[in-house]
Amino acid sequence: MIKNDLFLRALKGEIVDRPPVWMMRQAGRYLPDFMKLKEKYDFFTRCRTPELATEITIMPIHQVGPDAAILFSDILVIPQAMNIEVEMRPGVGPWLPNPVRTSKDVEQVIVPNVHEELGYVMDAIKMTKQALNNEVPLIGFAGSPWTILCYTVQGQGSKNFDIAKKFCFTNPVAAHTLLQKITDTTIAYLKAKVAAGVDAVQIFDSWGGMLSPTDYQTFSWQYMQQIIDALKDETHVIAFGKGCWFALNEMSKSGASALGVDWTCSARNARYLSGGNITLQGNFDPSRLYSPPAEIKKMVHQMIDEFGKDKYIVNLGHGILPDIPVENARAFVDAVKEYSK
Ligand SMILES: Cc1c2[nH]c(c1CCC(=O)O)Cc1[nH]c(c(CCC(=O)O)c1C)Cc1[nH]c(c(CCC(=O)O)c1C)Cc1[nH]c(c(C)c1CCC(=O)O)C2
Repeated sequence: MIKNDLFLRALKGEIVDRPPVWMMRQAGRYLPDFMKLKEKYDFFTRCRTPELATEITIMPIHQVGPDAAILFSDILVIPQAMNIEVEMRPGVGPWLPNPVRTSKDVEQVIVPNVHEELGYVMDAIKMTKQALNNEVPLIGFAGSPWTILCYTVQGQGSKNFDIAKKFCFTNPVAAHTLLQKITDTTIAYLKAKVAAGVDAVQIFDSWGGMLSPTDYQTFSWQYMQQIIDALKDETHVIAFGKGCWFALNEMSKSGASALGVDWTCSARNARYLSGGNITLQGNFDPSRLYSPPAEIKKMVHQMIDEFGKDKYIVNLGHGILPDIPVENARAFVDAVKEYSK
């Protein structure tokens, strides 16, 4: 049904002529047309208005040409729906005026009816699916419970999420209660997204790498596994843990269709750790898109040679940076389309 189904075929592990490509944060700030909309509407207005979310989601499809679209939204709509105030401050990023810091705060956090609180996301998915006209698949996403906890407790972005870690290690009972509430909300949310029409979902564990391998199991992975268990029979799940190469082996047995890898892990090591059989996604250093287009293309071809063209989805190792020239993003995508072996 979907005309370009390369991405879905790679998720199924099928043999392909070339791997599919998309970029994390591809619907964003490096696109001049996105910046024009940003001047007119604040961040959560863009998320909550299906027409705007649709327009932004489709922008990179027409202007850069990846093989999959990812819905324009944010992982922080989940804490918002759970009764935690979240602002997006220009120049600061996420800002939570009342972070969750005590057992009592955790009690106040609700597990919402996602259809009521996040219906605007489902509307955006339906509208985007129509606008995409089955050209490419649409990816839905959520943050991992641990990554969401990081923001809800820290109250803003951080280099080390020290306050979030302190909360977990001094009040583990409250931390686990919060993580379970986030997990329950996320499962209902992703199921609603699948029902609304997304073709796959990605779980972003952007701050998993802040934890030791042992704490990763306790505070992050067991909750991601719950989400994968709940979703894997309905859709393809991609698990992306930034800095979580140490967990690739366990992740490979989780029922996820693919695993995201960042640029600090070599293709060879990622294949070895994940057992050599599961689809991998990544892992171009986002800063490498500053290189001239010819060099980007050479490096992309080398990366595909290293991962192998099958069971592989070309992507960056994390989100695209705001000041990357559009033509460099295009060179990245074109390099994959020009690949032949
Ligand atoms: C940690 C995280 C967040 N949001 C997200 C993550 C996980 C991925 C990652 O680690 O990058 C996920 C996200 N955020 C956004 C998307 C849209 C889809 C896409 O193009 O990938 C996705 C998938 C839009 C956005 N989310 C945000 C913007 C930029 C702000 C704006 O446009 O006003 C966009 C396009 C804001 C945001 N949202 C968040 C931060 C830290 C910030 C501010 C810093 C920044 O600007 O990157 C939280």
